[in-house]
Amino acid sequence: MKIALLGYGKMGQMIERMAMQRGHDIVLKITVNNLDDLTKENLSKADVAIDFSTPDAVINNIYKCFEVNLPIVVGTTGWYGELQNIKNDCLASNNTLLYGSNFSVGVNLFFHLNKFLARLMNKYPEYDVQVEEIHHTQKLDAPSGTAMTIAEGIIDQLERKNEWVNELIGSQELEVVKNDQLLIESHRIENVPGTHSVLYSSEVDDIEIKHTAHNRAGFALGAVIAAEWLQNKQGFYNIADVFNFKLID
Ligand SMILES: NC(=O)C1=CN([C@@H]2O[C@H](COP(=O)(O)OP(=O)(O)OC[C@H]3O[C@@H](n4cnc5c(N)ncnc54)[C@H](O)[C@@H]3O)[C@@H](O)[C@H]2O)C=CC1
Ligand SMILES: O=C(O)C1=N[C@H](C(=O)O)C[C@H](O)C1
Repeated sequence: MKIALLGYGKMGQMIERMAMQRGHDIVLKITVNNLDDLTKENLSKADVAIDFSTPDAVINNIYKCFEVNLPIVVGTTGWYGELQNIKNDCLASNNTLLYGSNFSVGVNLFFHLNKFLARLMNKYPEYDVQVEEIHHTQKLDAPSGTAMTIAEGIIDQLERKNEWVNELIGSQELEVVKNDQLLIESHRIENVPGTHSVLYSSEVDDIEIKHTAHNRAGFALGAVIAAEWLQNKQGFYNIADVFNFKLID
């Protein structure tokens, strides 16, 4: 495949290495320093675009790909308020987009385990639950997209939680967290690639599930696999469609 990389920072560079190892060619690399190269002509040279840019840049990048009917894999987080509009526009214009808050197989297994545990916990109201995420200090969005997916999985399965609220530790503290709200605590610590935990706590014990990324290789490999999977498909997809685990809906 010929790949256009929209965003060539920590993730874009790692995706380039993974893609080349799997026999693909990188035909375009866009950073904040060469935005003039993001032209229809240059995009048309690619079979697929992979976007790991910034929350401010990603929407424009998606529409640039739609203009030339170039399938796009979106790893960038922090834009999900626009998800429904983008989905409508993608489908209405017969375009192709696959997105995911986290492309690693480990986190996608974790998403599944999280939903399964949340469903079990309906019978055990003595446990309260919260989500914690830790990322490097350059991260622009909070909570992480992964933590949002985890929280949505819990809210979907656990009847006593209806919405999530976020507290970025070190900024303004939340005053109250209501019983039906699920707290996501965000921590920013130098050089942490991404750690997510779900903690159920009762008077007598705790149950915790945790995913720790040791580096960014799992995210990058998942993004390339997603781009390969997208070849010859049309429509709007999530990374869950690629892994397609079946234990729970
Ligand atoms: N879905 C997943 O599995 C993962 C998602 N991410 C997300 O990917 C995004 C990028 O992460 P990093 O590579 O760590 O960030 P980074 O800050 O290292 O790189 C961002 C890149 O985007 C470029 N950029 C800025 N404006 C742009 C524009 N208008 N068009 C194209 N490129 C532009 C920057 O020049 C830079 O090359 C973040 O939103 C992060 O949350 C990160 C890791 C895994
Ligand atoms: O910004 C990051 O680095 C990461 N972002 C994604 C997120 O917001 O969940 C995925 C991963 O945790 C790394």
